Amino acid sequence: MRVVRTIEQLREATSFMRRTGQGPVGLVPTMGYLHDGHASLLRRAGEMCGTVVMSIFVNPIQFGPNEDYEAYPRDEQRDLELAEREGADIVFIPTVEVMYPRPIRSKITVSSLTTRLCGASRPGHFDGVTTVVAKLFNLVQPEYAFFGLKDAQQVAVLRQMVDDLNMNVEIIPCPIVRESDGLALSSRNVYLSAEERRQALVLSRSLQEARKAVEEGQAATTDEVRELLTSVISGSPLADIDYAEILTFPELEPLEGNFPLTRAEGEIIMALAVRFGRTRLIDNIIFTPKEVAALV
Ligand SMILES: Nc1ncnc2c1ncn2[C@@H]1O[C@H](COP(=O)(O)OP(=O)(O)OP(=O)(O)O)[C@@H](O)[C@H]1O
Ligand SMILES: CC(C)(CO)[C@@H](O)C(=O)[O-]
Ligand code: BAL
Repeated sequence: MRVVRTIEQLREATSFMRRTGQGPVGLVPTMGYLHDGHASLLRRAGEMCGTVVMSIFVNPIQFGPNEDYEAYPRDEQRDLELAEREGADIVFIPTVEVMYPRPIRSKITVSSLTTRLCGASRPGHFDGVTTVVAKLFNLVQPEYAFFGLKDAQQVAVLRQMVDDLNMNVEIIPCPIVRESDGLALSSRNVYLSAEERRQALVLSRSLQEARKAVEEGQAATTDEVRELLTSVISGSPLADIDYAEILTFPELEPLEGNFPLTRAEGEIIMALAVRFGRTRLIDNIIFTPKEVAALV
């Protein structure tokens, strides 16, 4: 595994792999503090690609002024051990000065898909994500890029960017990896106190209950599902709901409150963002109510 820290080294390392017939090239962008969710992306990339490039960069331009950029957990040594174990060939670890040697004046904005969910709670966040991912795509020119569905809105936004701008890369969405009790793995889980960690289970539990209620016909509409999600989450006194939304996926369009979910065309997403103290966690479930309803 090669660790590269400059633009020139990254370009040289990836073009060497390509020249020597070790394609296709897969890119796994991350912000580090790696866990098994990141490992699952590396493994998927390894199955599909001759060369796997992982980037580790806490991207300042996707954080708002009152967010956790400074506090975001970092552990390069541990990250490198995991990356090597999980088959990364090239790890790119730039500094902020390498990625943004001067104030950036060009940004990519994906409209509409970024107005709800995390786009509404974190103004400017997705411009920061699309811009840094576009830079990484330009540098690595991967055939495939791997992203987790824990950040489902990010997947939808990046697919739109790639389609709109004819970027020559295929986005591969990867399933959410969870702890055995259901909590979605996240670098930010490390911020949680023992009691917050216990109560954070309410995210996955409320989503499971909501899905079951739809499957069993106890909650038929968006309003009923939202009510169920909020009432289950409110059972945890430390939980402070940022959003609990039911939207079409990947369009991220709202369904009328009284619209029967089983009549939705295609997939829907139930998406949550919940704060525990200063820690903001997200989770979601994507499914096709029609198909589920047909099974019961
Ligand atoms: N539990 C998970 N399962 C699958 N993919 C994941 C999981 N957690 C993160 N990823 C994916 O890993 C990539 C890098 O994410 P990132 O480095 O921000 O990790 P994170 O754990 O999501 O951190 P955060 O604390 O910011 O939520 C993204 O594509 C993200 O969707
Ligand atoms: C895609 C990404 C690495 C861009 O900074 C980040 O948003 C993340 O970790 O999901
Ligand atoms: N996984 C998304 C990165 C962020 O929260 O900024």
